[in-house]
Amino acid sequence: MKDSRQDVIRLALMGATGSVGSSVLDVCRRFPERFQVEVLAAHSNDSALLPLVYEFRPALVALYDEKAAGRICPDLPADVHLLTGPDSLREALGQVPLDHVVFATSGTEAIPALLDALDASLDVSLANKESLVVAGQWVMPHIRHPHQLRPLDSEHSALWQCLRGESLSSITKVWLTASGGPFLDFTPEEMKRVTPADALSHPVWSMGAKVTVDSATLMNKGIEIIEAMRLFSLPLAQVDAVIQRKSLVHGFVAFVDGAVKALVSQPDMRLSAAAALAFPERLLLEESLALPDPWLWNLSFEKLDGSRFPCFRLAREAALGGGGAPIVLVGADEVAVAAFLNGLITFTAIGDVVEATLSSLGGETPSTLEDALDLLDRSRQYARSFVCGSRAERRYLL
Ligand SMILES: NC(=O)C1=CN([C@@H]2O[C@H](COP(=O)(O)OP(=O)(O)OC[C@H]3O[C@@H](n4cnc5c(N)ncnc54)[C@H](OP(=O)(O)O)[C@@H]3O)[C@@H](O)[C@H]2O)C=CC1
Ligand SMILES: CC(=O)[C@@H](O)[C@H](O)COP(=O)(O)O
Ligand SMILES: [Mn+2]
Repeated sequence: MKDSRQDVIRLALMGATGSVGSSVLDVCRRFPERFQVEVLAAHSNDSALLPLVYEFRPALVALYDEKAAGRICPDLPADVHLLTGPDSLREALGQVPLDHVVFATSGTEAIPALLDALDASLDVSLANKESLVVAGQWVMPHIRHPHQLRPLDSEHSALWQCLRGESLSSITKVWLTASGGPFLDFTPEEMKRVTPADALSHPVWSMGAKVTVDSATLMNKGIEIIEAMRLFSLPLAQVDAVIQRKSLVHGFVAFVDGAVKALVSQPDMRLSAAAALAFPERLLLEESLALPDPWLWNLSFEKLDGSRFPCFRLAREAALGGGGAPIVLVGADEVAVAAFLNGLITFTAIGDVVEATLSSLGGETPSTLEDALDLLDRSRQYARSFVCGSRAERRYLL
C-alpha cells in the first residue's frame, strides 16, 4: 500500500512485454511524476524488454527464461539487477521496495507471486484471468485491505468502478459485455474453416494471441464470468453476458432498487490500467480518449446465443459444476488454443478438446492450491494426449 507521505507509486510490472503490459507502461510514461517502474518482468522476450529497461530504468529486471536472461545480461545498465528462473517474480517482490504490483502475465505461473504481493499488503492490479479462475478460492482470502485487488480486465474494471461506494449485497445481477469476436455472424459450416489468422483478427481489441482466440470462441466470456464470480463473490445466476459489438459499454451492475449503473468508455486498456493504478483518482491520459457526444454512440445490445459457441457453454457448465471443473477448463483450453495456433487442430476442435478433458477430469475437487495446480497440469497433459490421439486418427486436422 502506498505510504501517504510518498508522492511516487513504486511499481512492479509482471508481463511488461505483452499487450496489457504496454498499456500499463503508456500510463507510466505519461505520468513519470506519479509512477516509478522499479521492476520489469517478462518470460523470454529479451529483445522487447531491453528498450523498456533503458526507457524506464527499473532497479530490477526478471526474465523467467534463463537463456533469455543470458542474452540480456551483457546489455543491461550496470545498476540494474537481473533475476531469472521460475521463482524470479517472487524473488523480485522481496528485493525492491514497492507499493503496487501489476500482473499482466499470461498463463498461471504468477499465482505464487500474486499471493506474496497480497500478503505483503501491496496494492495489486490484476489483468490475468487464469489465476482467479484456477486459484480464486485460495487467492481471495489473502486480500488484506479494501480495493487492494483492482481488476484490469476491462469488463471487471467496469464492474469494480460501478461498485465504488456500493455494497456487494445490493447487487441483483452483473452483466459483462462481449464484442462477439470475429465469427459472431458465421454459420457452423463457416466456423469449421476459419484459420488462425482469421481468429487473430479481433473486431475491436488488439491483444495477445491466446486471449484473442478465446474471444473468437467466446471462451473468453465464459472465463470472464467465472472471474467475476470469484472477484465479487457472486453465484452464476447473478453473472451474465450480453453482446455489445462496439465494446463501448464494458459492464453494468443491476441493483435491488432497480437502478442499473454502466461503464461506458472507448475500448482502450490504458483506461482500465489508469483507473487501477491511480485509484481513487482519475487521470487525463489524452483528449482523444474522451467519448463523442452521446447521440453518436449508437449503443445496441444483442442476446448472446450460447448454443452457437460450445466453449461458452462449457465454461458456464464448469462454473455451475464448480470444484475442479474451472481449473480443467483453463488447462485444456490453453493446450487446445496452442494446438489450433500451431495448425494441429481446427478452430471448432478447441471445444472438443476442452469437452473431452472436462469429461475425464472435471469431476475432481482439489482441496489445496497444490492439488489445484496438480489438476491443472494433468488437464494440460490429458488435452495434449487427446490432441495427439485425434491427429493419429486424422480427426480435427486443419
Ligand atoms: N490484452 C488485453 O487487452 C487483455 C488481456 N487480459 C489478460 O491479461 C493477461 C495478459 O494478456 P496479454 O497482454 O494479451 O498477453 P501477451 O501474450 O501479449 O503478453 C503476456 C506477457 O506475459 C509475459 N509472461 C508470460 N509468462 C510469464 C512468466 N512466467 N513470467 C514472467 N512473464 C511472463 C510475457 O513475456 P514474453 O513477452 O517474454 O513472452 C508477456 O510480457 C492474460 O491473462 C489475458 O487474458 C485481460 C484483459 C485484456
Ligand atoms: C480488453 C478485454 O478486456 C478483453 O478481455 C475483451 O473482453 C475481449 O473482447 P471480447 O468481448 O471479444 O471477449
Ligand atoms: Mn475482458
